[in-house]
Amino acid sequence: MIGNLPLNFTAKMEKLLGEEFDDFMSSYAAPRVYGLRINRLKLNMEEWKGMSPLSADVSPIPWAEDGLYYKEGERPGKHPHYHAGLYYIQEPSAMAPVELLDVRPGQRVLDLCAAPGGKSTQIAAKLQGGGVLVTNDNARERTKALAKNIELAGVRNAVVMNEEPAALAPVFTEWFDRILIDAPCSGEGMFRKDESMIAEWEKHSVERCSLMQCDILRHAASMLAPGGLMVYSTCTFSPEENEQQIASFLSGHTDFQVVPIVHGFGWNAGRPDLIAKATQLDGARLQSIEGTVRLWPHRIEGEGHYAAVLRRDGANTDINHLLESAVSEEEPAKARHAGAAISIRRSNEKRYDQREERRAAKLQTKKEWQNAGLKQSASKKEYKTRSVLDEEQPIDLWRQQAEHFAYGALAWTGQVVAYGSRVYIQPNNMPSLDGLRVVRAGWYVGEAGRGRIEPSHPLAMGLKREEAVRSVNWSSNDPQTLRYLRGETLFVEESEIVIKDGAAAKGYVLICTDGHPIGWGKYAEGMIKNELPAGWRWI
Ligand SMILES: C[S@@+](CC[C@H](N)C(=O)[O-])C[C@H]1O[C@@H](n2cnc3c(N)ncnc32)[C@H](O)[C@@H]1O
Repeated sequence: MIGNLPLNFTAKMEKLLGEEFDDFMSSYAAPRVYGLRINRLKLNMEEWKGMSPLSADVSPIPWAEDGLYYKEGERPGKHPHYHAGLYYIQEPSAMAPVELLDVRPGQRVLDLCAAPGGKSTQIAAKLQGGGVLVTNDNARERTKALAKNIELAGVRNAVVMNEEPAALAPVFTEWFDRILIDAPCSGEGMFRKDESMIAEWEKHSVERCSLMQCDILRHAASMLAPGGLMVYSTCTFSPEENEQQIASFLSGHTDFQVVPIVHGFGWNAGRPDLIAKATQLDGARLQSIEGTVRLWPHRIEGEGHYAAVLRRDGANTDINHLLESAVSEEEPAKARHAGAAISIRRSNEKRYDQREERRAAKLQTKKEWQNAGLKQSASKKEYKTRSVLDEEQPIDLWRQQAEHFAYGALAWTGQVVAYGSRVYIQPNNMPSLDGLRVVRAGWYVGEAGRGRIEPSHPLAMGLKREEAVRSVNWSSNDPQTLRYLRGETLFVEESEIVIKDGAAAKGYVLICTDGHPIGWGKYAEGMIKNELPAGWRWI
């Protein structure tokens, strides 16, 4: 490994680390460490420990509330609990930035460079379903993994976007309480974990990354509410992408201050001495960069990271949009913060439908259109709706049929919206997303077709077992669980299915393992037809 490191990289590190350089280099010969994070949207640490075979040999990651080291050789990705979204496999130092973001239920949070979604799922767990997570990545292919991870984790209050920060900025001006910029970077901290990153390093030169980061930071700043917090992080060691980037940002944004991080857990202070003299920053502000943090692989058990917490001047926005939710319909001015108001459309429904259609007509992600039951006009290269959808009224169908498979569905917080044939529950009080590339407009709950709603896989993953009209539960080592995850048809006794009072046995059944959903099946006459989508199966 050490022999593969580029010489210009090691020379730079030697200059940067001085006496510590040898320790740093030895870290490349040390065994890798592995981390996972328990998904609090589904269960807590104690519950997980009580049921997981992995729990015998894990230890806490000191800076991450729900983080655990697990041993090499374990394969947590190959366990039914992974398919139930009970944890996310995440590099330990990558868990630090969200811990620093101080996310609380009810806040509006933006994860601007989010794919594949490790930190977004961590943010969602901290929001506990209250507030909004807007999770974005500008790489279209990568947003597929992002959406899947959000859905696997059972997140109900996220909107997944595929946009440039410049396109989001005018829509979300001063809108967010918290913003995470886990910036694209030269990835020097990934060399040990993934040797292919060494080749990437030359391509994604430090200079090129710094320019991108500067642009992303500038747009992010305009979306942060006064008093809000922003965390900037990278998995690289180069000062140009870390301290220097923050210094340049501070010199252009006098209304932002560094919030000093406590340097515990073997974390090191940021290095103002590495900042180019040309940066226009006065003594105290320059020195404040010591309050940022470097996670070095020879000081901690993790691959390494850099993080800075920045606060925008203004009233302390410990805004809890949940607590401000008791807004009556007579008080529209206050409705902006009405996080928990149920706003399924009541009036102006026709007008709303037309607006949704116009909104749908602007969707640009072809895949999303295809998934949504829409087709591309070959001649004009524009997207248009299938006329049959106009008759089917997806939102009305949802409202009529949701409670056939998900108990209390009409009481869930959020606004029911349809993009084409797909129905979503969108967090309340979002600004219009017209003209933006929307990958998921909210919690994707079902799809309309032939006069009925098919419940979606993300709906299953976001439900609690007790919210399902019908459910069946097998332990994670029951062969039925594996059969289901492989996409097989299941043969069951009707008595195994728990059915809400008054409901028929025939219909959609939430399939659970150790009490947690893994997907839908359709029960009739002793047989469960497997509804697990092909892309979600165990292979
Ligand atoms: C370090 S990765 C993010 C990892 C992610 N936060 C996680 O925890 O799983 C950086 C991401 O930034 C995205 N990216 C690059 N340039 C961007 C831009 N201008 N706007 C938004 N995202 C960008 C990349 O596609 C990449 O997915």
